[in-house]
Amino acid sequence: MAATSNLPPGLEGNYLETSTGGDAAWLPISVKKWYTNAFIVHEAVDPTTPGKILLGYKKRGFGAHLYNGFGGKVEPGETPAQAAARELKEECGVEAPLQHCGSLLFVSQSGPEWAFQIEVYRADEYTGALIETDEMRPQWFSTTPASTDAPAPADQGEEELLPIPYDTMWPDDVYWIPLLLSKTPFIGRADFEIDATGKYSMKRWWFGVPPS
Ligand SMILES: COc1nc(N)nc2c1ncn2[C@H]1C[C@H](O)[C@@H](COP(=O)(O)OP(=O)(O)OP(=O)(O)O)O1
Repeated sequence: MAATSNLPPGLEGNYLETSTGGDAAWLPISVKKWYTNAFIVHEAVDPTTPGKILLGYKKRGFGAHLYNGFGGKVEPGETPAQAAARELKEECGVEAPLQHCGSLLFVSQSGPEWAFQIEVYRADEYTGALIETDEMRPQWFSTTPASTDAPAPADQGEEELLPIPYDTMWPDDVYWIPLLLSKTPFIGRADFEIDATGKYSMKRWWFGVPPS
């Protein structure tokens, strides 16, 4: 990883670049709005009990028909941590000891006129019963790379989980979800273009981690 002194505008601190791409000029940011995104991750115990991550299939609103963590806008008077806990409970019915693990900045051309500042949280456990709500359908996915030689969970009488569905997630996710899974703090920025069908594609991006 190369040390960088040229963080994208809107990011601050001492970070090492983990991935970058695109050659568009960074878009201007006039207004930022704060959001949250929360994930439950169960680490692998052994080859027969692989790791898994809880995602939600968004049924309506912004990002509909994509899998994502659980989250939404930080309401006036709330901290991002309070908003993350509220949104997790509202969207899938559970409570969890969420830990802050990353900060993301998303800017789009011709989309919302504000930039999304998203505080990302993770927990290893939760309490309560998972429920489908009118906004999200929760679903577990395997965090084990598909190429592993480990026996399939189905062979052990366990539920077989699909791999993380990056093809049906926001295009930035593949750059930072692995950092979330490895409990590596991260920051990042991605700028998007939106086509006539409403599809978002990244025009420039940068993700990084603190020096170890
Ligand atoms: C553009 O890239 C994005 N990537 C990812 N992974 N997540 C994103 C991206 N842009 C937005 N998000 C997240 C941030 C929030 O968790 C949701 C959007 O929140 P939403 O609009 O659903 O907020 P709510 O307060 O729940 O909204 P309503 O209750 O008013 O529907 O997406």
